[in-house]
Amino acid sequence: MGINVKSKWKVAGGILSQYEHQSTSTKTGMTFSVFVPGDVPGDAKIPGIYYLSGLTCTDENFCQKAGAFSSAAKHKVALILPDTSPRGTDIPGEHDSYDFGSGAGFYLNATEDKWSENYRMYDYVCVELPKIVLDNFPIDPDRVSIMGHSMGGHGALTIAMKNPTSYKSVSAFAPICNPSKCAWGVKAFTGYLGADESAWLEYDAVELMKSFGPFKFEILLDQGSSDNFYQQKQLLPEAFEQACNEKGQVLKFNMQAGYDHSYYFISTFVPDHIDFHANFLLDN
Ligand SMILES: N[C@@H](CCC(=O)N[C@@H](CSC=O)C(=O)NCC(=O)O)C(=O)O
Repeated sequence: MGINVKSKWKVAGGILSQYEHQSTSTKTGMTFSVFVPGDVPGDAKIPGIYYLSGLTCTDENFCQKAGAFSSAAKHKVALILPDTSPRGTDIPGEHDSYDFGSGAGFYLNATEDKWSENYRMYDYVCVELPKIVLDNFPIDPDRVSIMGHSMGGHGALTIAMKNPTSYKSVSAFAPICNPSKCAWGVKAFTGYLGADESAWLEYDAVELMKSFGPFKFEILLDQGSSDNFYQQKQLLPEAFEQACNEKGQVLKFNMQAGYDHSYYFISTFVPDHIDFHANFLLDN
């Protein structure tokens, strides 16, 4: 199925475009954005980094607030920005809270009846969208990395660990690391996957690391020490650090003093994350 351009902007010498299309995974219309740096020669293929956003976001939060395009342009790396849930549906309860339903797809395939028809963000992000991206943009399928923030950090970590040959490197800003053990995750997993906690494990970064680690790719994780969600124990990065240590996984975990959960934190460290990915995506 085709994609239609909604908007197009020149930024950092490249082009940021927003597209809408009909998704076969979610059976709804979906929107995503792609940044392609300038000066890409003729038929050259460039690396791409997926960025998965957090609760309440669309593809636009990162585009407008992260200030990432100059770093991506510097390395000639494309950025792919999916939305965070199906849109245009009106399932009872779908729009009632910020942490479940619309804007809160948790990058999983729901199995509970009410949600399973449309809430298939795992398939959307790691199967459907990559095909669309490769068909429409000059991106090298063998040089792809993934990063994300909060719920999107959970998405980036779990999707990479469930598809360990698909991504060259993984990074996360303040990810939800152990969703089976925090209020956000318990609410989402109960709603989308049901009460049987054994079904939750395949979408829990700590559990995936314990079961399948270590992975060949390196992981970068930044966490702000003044992040209210970290202090409320929604994120639990220490549990992920411990699982990585036990398994011998290469992880660079930075506790960043005084930073919160916002895009001010992301915009401060996004150049470091893009430099990190560029290390694995480019011949240096
Ligand atoms: N109560 C807040 C919570 C929403 C929020 O903080 N969302 C974060 C991600 S949190 C984890 O996934 C976010 O990225 N917000 C968008 C932004 O541009 O800052 C609320 O309802 O706003």
